[in-house]
Amino acid sequence: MTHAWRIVVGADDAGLQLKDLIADTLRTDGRVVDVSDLGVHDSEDHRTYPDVGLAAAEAVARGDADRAVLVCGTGIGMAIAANKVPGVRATVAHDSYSVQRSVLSNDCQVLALGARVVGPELARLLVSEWLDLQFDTASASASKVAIISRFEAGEGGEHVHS
Ligand SMILES: O=C(CO)[C@H](O)COP(=O)(O)O
Repeated sequence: MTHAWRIVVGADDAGLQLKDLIADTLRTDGRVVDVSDLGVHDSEDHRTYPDVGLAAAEAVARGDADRAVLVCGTGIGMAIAANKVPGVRATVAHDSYSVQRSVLSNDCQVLALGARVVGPELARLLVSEWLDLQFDTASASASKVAIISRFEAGEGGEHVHS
């Protein structure tokens, strides 16, 4: 399958170095047509993980980017922030299987990484694997993701009494 991903990247001060490494890697990846770096850009830039994570997730929700890679100390704060933006599904994942399932089971558009948890080479490998993954809207997972989307849209549904 060929890809032409538009990726937004972002980090707080804890994630700056790893985010820059991933952004450089993405810029030379043939599967990526655009990398938009929302910062932080240097050690003088003290924007927080919610500031950057929400802005990146909004870019995905607007359709300005297909996906986001967000980096903070653990990845957790970035994932929590991104998940607050309607239509966005974000996860922390530091192993291949979780990265794979975040797309194939959960249709996550946002991968959050912890710069204080994962090494740079594993992070680059995980992002590379992630670029080859695409959610199958005809898969058995689609109806489960749709329950979440309906709940988010205020439509309620079959989650209520299980
Ligand atoms: O990892 C972070 C949030 O999940 C962030 O990089 C550090 O947050 P802090 O411990 O609140 O400074």
